[in-house]
Amino acid sequence: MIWNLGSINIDKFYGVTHHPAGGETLAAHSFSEGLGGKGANMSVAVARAAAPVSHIGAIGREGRWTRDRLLEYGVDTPHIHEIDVPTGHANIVVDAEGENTIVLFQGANVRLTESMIGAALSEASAGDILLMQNETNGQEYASHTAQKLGLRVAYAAAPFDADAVARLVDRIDIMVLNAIEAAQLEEATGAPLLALGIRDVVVTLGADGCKWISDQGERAFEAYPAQPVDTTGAGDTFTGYLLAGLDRGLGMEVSIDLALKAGTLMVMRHGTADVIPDLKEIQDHFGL
Ligand SMILES: Nc1ncnc2c1ncn2[C@@H]1O[C@H](COP(=O)(O)OP(=O)(O)OP(=O)(O)O)[C@@H](O)[C@H]1O
Repeated sequence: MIWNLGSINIDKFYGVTHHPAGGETLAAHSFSEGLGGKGANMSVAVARAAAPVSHIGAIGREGRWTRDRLLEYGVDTPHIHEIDVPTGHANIVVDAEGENTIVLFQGANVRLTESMIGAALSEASAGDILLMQNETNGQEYASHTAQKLGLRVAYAAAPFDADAVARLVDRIDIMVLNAIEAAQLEEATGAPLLALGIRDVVVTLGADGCKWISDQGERAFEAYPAQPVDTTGAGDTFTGYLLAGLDRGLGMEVSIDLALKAGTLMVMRHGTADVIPDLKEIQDHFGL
């Protein structure tokens, strides 16, 4: 079982001809909204990869539909709390060139309490995985509790925050980060990733695949060929698939291979949580 302490956002997309200047009021020519947030994306990816996942998070009342959507996708939702704070949301303004600006309100995502997290993890079993990113509060308490209970602790260090990593690093068993985050981390610590003492570190490298760093050394995995149309959510999909594989006992190599395949399909699609491929789509695409 994967316990995902993660953000749930409402992504609101506004299409505009140009970005408004200071003081300008501009009518958008299109609007759409969807489920987003790294946490929600990863929960959906885990469920699509056929592993059990329970999301630990918080939303406001107007965001009830996000919990319903996660449930529809096969995510367990009893630990998604409805509180008196607006659901996290991102106002994403996209101009005619596809350039975007984003205003993010973290809202309920950063109002988790220790009792919410503790109640969820009290249902976990040794060997389960706690997954965390950097878009909620509560990572220190969660990782500490999880470690005491014998869970494996997985951390996607995004959005990157050197202080957060420094506080958590002793309790992380599996870390997933992209190339930029890996460089930021090495710069912040002044040491190579291997020196952090984390058992398994996986760095995603976009079109170049990924590398896995462990006490066995460093191993490179090539990406599968793709014609990318939208890379949003590829990293979250990769991480969800990787951890689902590990939770299902598939081992690191097989899990990485599945994650690469899922990432490949994801970059060929527009959208995020709502279009994360399931195992059957992966089997069909790769002729498995
Ligand atoms: N151009 C590409 N061709 C094939 N696969 C890709 C491509 N870009 C990304 N991927 C797949 O997606 C995975 C994650 O991509 P990347 O390293 O860009 O993560 P990220 O920066 O976290 O992504 P995101 O844009 O979602 O934040 C890669 O490891 C790979 O499997």
